[in-house]
Amino acid sequence: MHVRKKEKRPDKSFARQIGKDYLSLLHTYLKPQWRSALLMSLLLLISIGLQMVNPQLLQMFIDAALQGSAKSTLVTFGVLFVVIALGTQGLSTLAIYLSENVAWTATNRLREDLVAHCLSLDMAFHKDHTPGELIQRVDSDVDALASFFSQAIIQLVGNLLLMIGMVLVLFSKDWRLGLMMLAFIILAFVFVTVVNAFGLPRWLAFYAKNAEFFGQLGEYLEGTEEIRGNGAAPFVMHRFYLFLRQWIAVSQRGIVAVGLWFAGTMTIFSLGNMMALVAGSWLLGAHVISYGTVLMTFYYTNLIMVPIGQVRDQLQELQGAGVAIQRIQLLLKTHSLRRDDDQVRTLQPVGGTTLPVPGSHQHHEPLLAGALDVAFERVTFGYNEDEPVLRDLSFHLPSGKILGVLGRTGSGKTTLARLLLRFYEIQSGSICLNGVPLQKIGVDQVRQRIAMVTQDVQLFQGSVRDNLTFFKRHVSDEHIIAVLNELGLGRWLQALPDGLESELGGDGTGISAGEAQLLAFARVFLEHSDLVLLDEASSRLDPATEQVIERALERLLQGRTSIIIAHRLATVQRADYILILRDGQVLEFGPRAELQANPDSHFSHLLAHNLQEVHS
Ligand SMILES: Nc1ncnc2c1ncn2[C@@H]1O[C@H](COP(=O)(O)OP(=O)(O)OP(=O)(O)O)[C@@H](O)[C@H]1O
Repeated sequence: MHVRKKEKRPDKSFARQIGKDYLSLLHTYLKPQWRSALLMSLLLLISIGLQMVNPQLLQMFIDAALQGSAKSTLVTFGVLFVVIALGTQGLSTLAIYLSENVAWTATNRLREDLVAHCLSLDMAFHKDHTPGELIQRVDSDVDALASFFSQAIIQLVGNLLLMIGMVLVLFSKDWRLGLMMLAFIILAFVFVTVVNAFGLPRWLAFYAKNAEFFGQLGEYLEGTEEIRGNGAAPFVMHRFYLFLRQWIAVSQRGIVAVGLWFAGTMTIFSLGNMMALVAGSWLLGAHVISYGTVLMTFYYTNLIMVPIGQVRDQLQELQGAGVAIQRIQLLLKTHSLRRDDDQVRTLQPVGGTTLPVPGSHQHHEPLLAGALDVAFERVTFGYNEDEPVLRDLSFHLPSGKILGVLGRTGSGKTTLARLLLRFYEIQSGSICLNGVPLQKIGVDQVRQRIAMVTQDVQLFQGSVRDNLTFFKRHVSDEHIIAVLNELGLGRWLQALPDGLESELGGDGTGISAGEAQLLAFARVFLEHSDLVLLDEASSRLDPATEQVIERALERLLQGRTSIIIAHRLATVQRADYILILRDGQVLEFGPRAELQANPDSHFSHLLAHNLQEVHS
């Protein structure tokens, strides 16, 4: 039995993997740009290190001025101060430029790999995960990793080194100053840790709720027409109201956590300044240190606010990134449940990352060119393992023939087509094309050879041409125009401002449902597929358009095998064979002419009573 595995929630053992996963992601995505990454790291470290120099120059300048040193010495200190300040800024700007490049290149490749991976997963996966959720994974989760592909780790290390450096410099001036700085840093970190422990979960909950809101909103907006048309607006508003009620509480907690953080930070840093001034003035009074050293100490306590803040942010981001890494890895490790014979699930780098490529090392059997012969042999399948939708289904459709599939709503007609395209994996039995089981053919070949027109036509944001050819540039304009003319869309095309290059909205704006369906037919006409599946494909067409389609179909189906799924008897008049399904089982199968001639057949019963649907 082949059961779809549910994606597991992150567990502890998985969390332990994060470090390893993170390093593996870094390795995979930074390796191709290691030169830029290395240069960026050097620049960052130098710019961080340079921050230590200027306070010391300031100290020398003040002490030299108080001791009445030569003007030229003071000017030298001044010039050096300006040069180093500018140099630090210049280097960090360059480092930021490089790190943005490195981060964008790495995250874009990761996004590409994730999208490719999602597209390779079965329909069952896509039914379980809303588009909003996948967008969150592919975009926001990857965003959360952006700085970790570039500067975050280097900055973290650099900032820690900076703090150690400052403490050492102050120890070298006087051990009490060093101790004071050390105490301040420890205090600041304890504070950061406590506030993080309090604030982070609240902040993350706030963040998660925001994402959930946009996921829901996206779905409602997508379904605006249906929601309004069915009077479901109050229901949707009620759900929003319930959601907002929860959201407000979560937001308040999140915002209070952030507010506490800012107030606390200000307090702790003021405390640092105070400690520096008290210790400095005391040691100055005792003639242990100079004025310059007091100022330098004060400068350092101010300067150290930035690295402590950054280290806090980076640790916090690291936690966020940990969650993102977990989720990205979970997604990458979600395998397609397609089962290829003797398939060992192998991991193979795709575009950079390690992605599962089902059956990638397996030899697939080539299919002979030409119309396909289709055979179902005792096929059982259910979307849930224990609720079979198709049961023990067997039939044989010789190549080049047309099969009309009839059956009540929910009898499994669409499911049958989905199985042929291997959107789902059957639980038992076999489906063969030209006598070769689907598992041995390979999903790419299967989908190349089979074309399907469904009830729901999906158009994409893009030109008419791209929508028809799926971005294949080699299809000639003449060919596309001829097909559109044949489908009666010639006038529609002429009315478009830029002909084939006119843009279509992804949501099908500016085009009627019938026209969209005709475009879907045109797609199939432009493909050279050997098995055509038409699923209620003419349901949205008016009788006149349907006639155009009928004539066009005559030509389209020539030399191909076809399966026409229909509620209406008229739709299957051209069929050579008829399959009637009831509750996922074959109620009747045979040559149409024979069934029609047999007064006892279900088909002839339907014809005699001119039933639109099979009420058997
Ligand atoms: N993605 C899915 N997940 C779970 N169950 C599903 C899914 N798609 C369909 N089903 C169920 O499988 C059964 C068969 O559905 P199918 O769409 O194949 O029927 P159909 O004969 O094509 O119906 P219709 O004529 O209404 O299109 C139905 O009971 C349906 O509820």
